[in-house]
Amino acid sequence: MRSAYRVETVRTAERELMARLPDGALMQRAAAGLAAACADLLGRVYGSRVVLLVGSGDNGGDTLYAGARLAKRGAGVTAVLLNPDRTHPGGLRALRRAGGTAIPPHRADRAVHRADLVLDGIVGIGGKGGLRPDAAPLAELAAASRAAVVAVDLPSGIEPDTGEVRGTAVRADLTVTFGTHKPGLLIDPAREYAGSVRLVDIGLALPADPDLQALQHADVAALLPRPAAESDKYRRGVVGIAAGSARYPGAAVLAVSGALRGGAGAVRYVGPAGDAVIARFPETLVSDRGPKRAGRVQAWVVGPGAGDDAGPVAEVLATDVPVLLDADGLRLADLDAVRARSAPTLMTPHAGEAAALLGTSRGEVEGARLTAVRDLARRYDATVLLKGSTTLVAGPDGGTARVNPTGTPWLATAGSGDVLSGLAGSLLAAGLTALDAGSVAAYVHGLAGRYAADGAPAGAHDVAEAIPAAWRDIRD
Ligand SMILES: NC(=O)C1=CN([C@@H]2O[C@H](COP(=O)(O)OP(=O)(O)OC[C@H]3O[C@@H](n4cnc5c(N)ncnc54)[C@H](OP(=O)(O)O)[C@@H]3O)[C@@H](O)[C@H]2O)[C@@H](O)CC1
Ligand SMILES: [K+]
Repeated sequence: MRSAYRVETVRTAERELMARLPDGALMQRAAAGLAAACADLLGRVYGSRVVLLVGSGDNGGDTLYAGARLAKRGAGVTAVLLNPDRTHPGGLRALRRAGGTAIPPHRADRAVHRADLVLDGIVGIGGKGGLRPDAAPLAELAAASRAAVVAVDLPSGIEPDTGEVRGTAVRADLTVTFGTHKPGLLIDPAREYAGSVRLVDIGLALPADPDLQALQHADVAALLPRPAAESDKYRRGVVGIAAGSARYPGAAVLAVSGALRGGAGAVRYVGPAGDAVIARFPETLVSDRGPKRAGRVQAWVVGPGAGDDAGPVAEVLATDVPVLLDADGLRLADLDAVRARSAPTLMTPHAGEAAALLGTSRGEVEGARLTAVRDLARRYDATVLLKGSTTLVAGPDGGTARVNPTGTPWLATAGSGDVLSGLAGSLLAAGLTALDAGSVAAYVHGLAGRYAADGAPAGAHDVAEAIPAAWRDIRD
């Protein structure tokens, strides 16, 4: 499990730890980890040219102490001081003592241009908003140079708590972050600015529940349903799929294809695309008599390719089993009917659908995904899985949200969402909570997308067919 905590929580943990340690000890831990990561990146420290971009906070302090360590190992280190009068005094002294030099921003051009490595210590968790006008040109200089860029704690200019980028920010190849991941390092658009992320343990004691977590292979393996010796189809879970229309029969086929590979014991299909479903998947139990009279299920998926028929959506929402609401179903669902449900509801919008539900624009949702997914979850009193370049899942209680680490741009293909909804519905039927079903489905689906594509375009049905291979990979 990879965990991320918001700034306020990090600050509290830092205060508690600092009270028990000698002055400056934490900063030394951070600087030592940072210098080690830089040395790994450089390969050979001796003779390398390193430029430090130094703001006036402790983020600049970390950077100066790390620069001093590199200078002691023979690097030529130059610090660009954004605000010479307010530079961390101890850090600057240490750098000078180790043979490093300091210059003002107007002389940064040449140094950055010739550097092998640039450290971004402009601002860390103390920053708000995009970079200020005096700092922004330094980010641009770093981006234009051939040097590797290492962000200290986080790329300056991103919002640590949300992953928003509200102006100019530093683009890093590597981010060395201290104590814990920050949510912004795991969520686009900021995630893209961070490059790869290396965590340096500085001994912070953090609360049990993070703000955001990313499941890893072992976590997902522990959550995947596993049939017991005397399982029958009902014990494994039956998932009902109310999807497809005369116009969009393919959505039904794809949702069923995901559901069949998601661990439920049987898949019941209800809707007008029964013939297409049976032709492809003869093991499906098909009915055209509406969800209410379809027989027993442990979870419903409603909405993919449903067109404009609100009837099945209302019927499904009135049941007392978990419901996954996707695509057209999101538009057709009545807000009060969703809020009134006693069993869990999992909504799976993409950014455009989320924007329509929130009455905002797609760009707003994509720029502030965590805020959007949490807003939707609260508004509908439901668990929400927001699809996209960073898929997020959040519950209605505002607790720990999940971010999916396996996503791939190859999944941006027609019908891929239908496969995901079937897969997640199947996991709901197998008994996973809405948060687990959503995040496990996103994880497996992302991995299946990678397998299916393997460097070349693939269709949504290929993604469904790759689910068993992804599942085995996680299990093994
Ligand atoms: N605490 C600890 O135990 C440990 C903390 N550690 C380190 O401390 C860091 C936090 O340090 P911090 O609190 O000093 O804040 P920091 O991120 O340096 O920023 C403040 C400065 O930025 C400026 N500024 C603000 N916004 C800006 C913008 N948009 N664009 C440009 N500038 C902007 C702001 O200016 P001002 O408003 O004062 O004029 C102020 O000068 C943390 O990220 C980690 O690296 C590690 O050593 C481990 C132990
Ligand atoms: K930084």
